[in-house]
Amino acid sequence: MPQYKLYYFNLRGWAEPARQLFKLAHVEFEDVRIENGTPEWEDLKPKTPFGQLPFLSVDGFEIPQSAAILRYLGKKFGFAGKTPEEEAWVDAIVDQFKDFVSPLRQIIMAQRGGNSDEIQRVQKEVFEPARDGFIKILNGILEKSKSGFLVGDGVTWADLVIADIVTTMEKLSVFDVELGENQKLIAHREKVNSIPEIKEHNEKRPDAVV
Ligand SMILES: N[C@@H](CCC(=O)N[C@@H](CS)C(=O)NCC(=O)O)C(=O)O
Repeated sequence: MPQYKLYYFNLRGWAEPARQLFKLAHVEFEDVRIENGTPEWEDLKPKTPFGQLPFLSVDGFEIPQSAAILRYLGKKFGFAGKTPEEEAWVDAIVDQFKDFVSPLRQIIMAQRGGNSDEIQRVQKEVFEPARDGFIKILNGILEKSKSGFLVGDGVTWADLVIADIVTTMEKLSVFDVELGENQKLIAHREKVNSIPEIKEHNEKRPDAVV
């Protein structure tokens, strides 16, 4: 078995679904957590493949970019879809999520800035239209799903990404868990998070807003 080391900050963020994949597959890995803004990160940054975290080291072979890491681990561990068509849908869902990252980042930055007019503006003009469009797409997929998972009849890395982002939006107070149109995503997150390995991991992990 190769020696896996997953490097990321002390957040869920871009690395959490990869941590969950290791747990699902019962594969040991080193969860290396770096503090941003420290000399440790300043020293490591220029040595990382693309100057950012996360990256995965597999016996010293380094893979950057969270989706590439997830696709690699998903394929290796059997959580990437069972056919090339399922794999394509897993990719498409996560690509759609990546289109949503910019508006999500804008609301996070506005909240951090603390200016309530700016938070309101970004929320109404940028974030909510993007969020609602994304939720509509996911609802359409879940409506057709026979398994309750996004692709095929079992959990894939796309399910982990989407369940995690619902949690992030909830923690940022930009996703109403009571709202009717959000119930399919709530049920989906519940299905993912009640997988015993995921449940155990989530209960033990450090808490983080993102
Ligand atoms: N597209 C990349 C985004 C990675 C990214 O934005 N990493 C941020 C932390 S969330 C980072 O390394 N920031 C520190 C820096 O750029 O110095 C991925 O999916 O892995």
